[in-house]
Amino acid sequence: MAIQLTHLTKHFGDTPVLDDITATINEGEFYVLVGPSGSGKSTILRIIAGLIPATSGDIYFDDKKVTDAAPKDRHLAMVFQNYALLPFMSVAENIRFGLHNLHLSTADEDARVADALQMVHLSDLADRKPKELSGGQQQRVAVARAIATQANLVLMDEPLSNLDAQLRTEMREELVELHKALKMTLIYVTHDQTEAMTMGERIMVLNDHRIQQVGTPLELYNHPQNAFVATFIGSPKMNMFTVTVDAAAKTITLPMVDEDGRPALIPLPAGIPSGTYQLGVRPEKVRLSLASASEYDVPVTVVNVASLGRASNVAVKNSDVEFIADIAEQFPEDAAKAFVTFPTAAADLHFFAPDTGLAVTSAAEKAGVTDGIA
Ligand SMILES: Nc1ncnc2c1ncn2[C@@H]1O[C@H](COP(=O)(O)OP(=O)(O)OP(=O)(O)O)[C@@H](O)[C@H]1O
Repeated sequence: MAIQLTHLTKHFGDTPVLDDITATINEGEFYVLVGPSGSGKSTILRIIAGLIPATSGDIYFDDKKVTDAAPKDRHLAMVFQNYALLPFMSVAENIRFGLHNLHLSTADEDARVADALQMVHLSDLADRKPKELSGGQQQRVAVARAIATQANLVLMDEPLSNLDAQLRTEMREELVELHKALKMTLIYVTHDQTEAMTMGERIMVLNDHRIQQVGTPLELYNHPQNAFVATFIGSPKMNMFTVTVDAAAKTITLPMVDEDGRPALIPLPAGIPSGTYQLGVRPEKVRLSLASASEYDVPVTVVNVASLGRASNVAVKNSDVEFIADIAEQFPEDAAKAFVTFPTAAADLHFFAPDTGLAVTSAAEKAGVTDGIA
């Protein structure tokens, strides 16, 4: 089932929560809503489920308008953060309970419960009560209850947030596998960008009541449309610098100084007009060396070395500007000084207008890349 949201708005009293949300979620898609706390993700999910009305705008399931349909007529399943399992019922009874409205024969119910338990690897625990299960197992029961309904649309609201880090990683993989097997339309809410990036086929990034960008994980990562998406997606975060561009001299002036104390310059890709910008550079595109190799290298002091074993996140500083170099090797933990080489490829230099935060695309990017830029 495909889902369409057209110009959805929501106010709670005078407080705006959603502003003009228009989106299409394709049939069978694993679609993630991600954004900081309070950005309206759960509200969108609750409006799709029919649990709360939108202030204005419409919702369509395939071509059918369901804006005013009762929740029970929407034939969808939901998985919540708190699992919402009934404590006095066994695992199997909890799953069966979710089928109540479908008026199936007992034999059909039995088969659905058994299938769902098998899919989430809980067949052996069918007779346990929820409190006799680990957090991860309880989570699986909640997922089993949703998939047993065979709904074409499943909504999940932060379903993994109560699990520890390792279990969360495992359950992410399980949910992705489950979705591949069942191919239902799945709308998944999380505030965790890593979760969004690892699970979503497409991701809607929300902030400030509005859609910031919709795209595949790599579209968002490689072509963020604004400074919010640029810094929200990716870990460690994209470095941001206030820079001035001189298009005639083909230079970018960084808010740093070179070894002689003069403003530090790096080369400018074609197609960026003169002016002031926010320049975004991903930490893994910042190269770090102990000796200067090029006239464009910028001297830095090393503030902190976080050694991850096979890689290092190195915090460095020049003129009160601190930023991160994420390098794919070990870095000497006692190094006090180093040199940074900034990338020169247009694709690695992300310019944003200082007032609107909107991406300013270089000539090279305009020529080579159309995908992902709506
Ligand atoms: N019933 C309500 N009455 C008033 N304000 C509400 C109500 N429900 C939600 N809000 C407000 O709407 C905004 C969006 O809430 P929502 O739960 O959709 O955000 P979210 O992005 O899911 O955040 P979180 O990740 O914290 O769950 C918040 O500022 C919240 O305080």
